[in-house]
Amino acid sequence: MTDLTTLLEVGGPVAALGGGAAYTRAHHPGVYWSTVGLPLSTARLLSSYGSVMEACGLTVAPSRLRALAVQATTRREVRPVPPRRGLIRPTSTGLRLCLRLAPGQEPADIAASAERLRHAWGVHAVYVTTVRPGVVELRLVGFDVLRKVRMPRKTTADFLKIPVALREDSTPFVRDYRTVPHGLTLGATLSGKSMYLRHLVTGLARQPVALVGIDCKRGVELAPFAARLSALATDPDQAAELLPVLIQEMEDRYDLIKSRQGIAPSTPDEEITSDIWGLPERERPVPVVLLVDEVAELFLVATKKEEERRDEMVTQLIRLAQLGRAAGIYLEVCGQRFGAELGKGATMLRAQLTGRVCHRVNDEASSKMALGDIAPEAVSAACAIAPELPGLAVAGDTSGGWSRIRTPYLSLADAAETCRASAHLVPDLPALKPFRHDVPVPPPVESKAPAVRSRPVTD
Ligand SMILES: Nc1ncnc2c1ncn2[C@@H]1O[C@H](COP(=O)(O)OP(=O)(O)OP(=O)(O)O)[C@@H](O)[C@H]1O
Repeated sequence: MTDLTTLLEVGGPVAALGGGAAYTRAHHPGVYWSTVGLPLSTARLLSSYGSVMEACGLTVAPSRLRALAVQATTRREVRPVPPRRGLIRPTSTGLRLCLRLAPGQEPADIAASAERLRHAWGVHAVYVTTVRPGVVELRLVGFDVLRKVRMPRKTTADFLKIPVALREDSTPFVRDYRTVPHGLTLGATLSGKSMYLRHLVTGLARQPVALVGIDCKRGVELAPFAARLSALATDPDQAAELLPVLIQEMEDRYDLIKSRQGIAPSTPDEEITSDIWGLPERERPVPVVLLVDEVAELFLVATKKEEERRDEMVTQLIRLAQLGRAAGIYLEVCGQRFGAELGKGATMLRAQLTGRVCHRVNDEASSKMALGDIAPEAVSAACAIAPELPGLAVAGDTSGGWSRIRTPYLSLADAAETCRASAHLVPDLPALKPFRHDVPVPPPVESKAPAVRSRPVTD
């Protein structure tokens, strides 16, 4: 006899059936096929809502007033009360509905029953998020959206907010530099790090942002985007020249902020709490995003002289990570591993990189480097990523939250073309000119979609 529990196991046959099970609203209004082959319709959810909630232990005893009213008006038995349900809204991947928690319930109670709800309604997954105190949103996803990633149609990039991937609950994963200034992306070879970086570069390329690259793999990953990069270093020697220029740029920006605030130039940088976003728009320097691909190459040394250079570069990176945010300088560091074995300062630099994305890794130690200080469950989730799904990753932040994400496919040719087409947006930063690669670029064409403009910031 078939073991039904095994059939419904997440990541087992269910996940395998997930691809291609998508049903769109146009095909069948309000009906979505789950991966176990049962149609989940609004009507079915409506009719089974009360009994499913009761069976999953999500009901509470009715208030005395309600019990009296029921007894007085009907002869029915007084039933326990489920959380009050809001409107059921269909999405391209399933259904959404809000629940008002019954007195005595907390979001964790609903989240703890998510697996039971998933089976009761026969859907691929149920996600619970808190909307506001007392209200949670249930997101029922009918199939494995990470098998064949399609970003939601309404997803658009905002200034310094780049939707790079899709979360498993079918919401976009947005790399937001204003909220999480520095990020670390780890993954074994062929795990999809470059694809992640490709999406970041193409997203930022259309915005008034300076992109600076350090790619010590001789530039094989970032050189195709050279037309849009303000500076590119392709070996540790060039990186050693580029980093002091960025430090100088950061210090100049601090001086600019100080001069606007009327603070004496001798005030130590660390004591200035404001940032470039407080400057008037016409005086505000453009943000700089420093992309470092294969960070271990910067740390590797063979001779004593190289060791000194390495220590200097690590210190400079740590300074950029510590002070860069206020000056509008953000770090995006990628690598296969990032542990103490890389040398002095490695763990200190890692601690400064708040945003964490961990692709498939070869051992648990590597995923611990990325996610160990975020959540132990995230480490196990990263270790379970299969090689057949490149681009799949676990993304976390230091608030302890994490989710599985996957980038959509984007060819290198398309990404390079986007960079060439937006080459005219390279900001004027004279200090970085010596590091700019000469790439013949076509004249700017009138784009229908205007580039995202920097907006005055009010927060
Ligand atoms: N989201 C994705 N969907 C489909 N294919 C992907 C995805 N991400 C990556 N790939 C494919 O997987 C392969 C490896 O991806 P990628 O080059 O990004 O890995 P990497 O981690 O940068 O590897 P390396 O460190 O060796 O450069 C490529 O052929 C790429 O096209």
